[in-house]
Amino acid sequence: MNTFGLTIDQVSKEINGKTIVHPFSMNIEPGQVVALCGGNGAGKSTILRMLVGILPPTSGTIQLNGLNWNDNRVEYLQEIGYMPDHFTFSAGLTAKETLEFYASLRNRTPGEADRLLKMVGLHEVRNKRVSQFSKGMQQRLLFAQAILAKPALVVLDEPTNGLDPYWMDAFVDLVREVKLAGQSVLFTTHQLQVADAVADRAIFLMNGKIVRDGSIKEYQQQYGAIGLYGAFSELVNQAKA
Ligand SMILES: Nc1ncnc2c1ncn2[C@@H]1O[C@H](COP(=O)(O)OP(=O)(O)OP(=O)(O)O)[C@@H](O)[C@H]1O
Repeated sequence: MNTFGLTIDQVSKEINGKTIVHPFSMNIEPGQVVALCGGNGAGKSTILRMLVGILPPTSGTIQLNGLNWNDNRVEYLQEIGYMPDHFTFSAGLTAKETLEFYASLRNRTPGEADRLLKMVGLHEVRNKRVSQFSKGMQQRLLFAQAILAKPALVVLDEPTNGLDPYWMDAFVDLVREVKLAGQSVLFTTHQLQVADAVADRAIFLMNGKIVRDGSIKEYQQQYGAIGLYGAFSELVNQAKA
């Protein structure tokens, strides 16, 4: 068996006796970019929170580059960068201080933090307090800390939420750079055009179940120009029928 990449085997999540995520299995190869799509409450964030070690799965196993979620926990988590959907930065710190703090946690140099600030376009405002940042600027800083340590898997929860069109395009370029470095990316999104632009593959989730998993090319071949929108509409209509 190939031990590189992410391997999820029959993972599920129950909370207070309710099944939030039904058992599912999937692999993500090194350098693959995968979008996890679906409506509100489908279970997307819950899946990400299990992968990044915040929530324990109720059943199943997760491995990343041969490292097991349970047995090799410290090493496993070192291979993951995570951008949560909601996060409050320490209000008193500047962007530079914030990223340097994360760099020190990950045994990276302050120079690495500086490079990332340039990459996400925050270098000019690096000495500004993060509490004065707009939502989009905070999103860019969160993205920078997620990719800082060059993890094998970058997990992003609604990364383009709050970004203006310019930064939306910049995000696509940044993810392509991460991909070129051989890192895998898994991100959730409601913005199917972002998935269309940057992902190799899109997975649709409904009521905690994977209802479709395919390459972007497959969706384009089936639905033409409307691509993922076509797939999503069809899945919603099937669920209503
Ligand atoms: N700690 C919890 N306790 C109880 N229910 C929870 C908990 N966390 C999530 N849920 C429920 O699990 C379901 C899936 O939530 P989740 O946040 O994973 O969805 P999502 O697909 O990320 O939604 P959105 O697109 O709105 O962010 C929802 O019905 C939510 O209410």
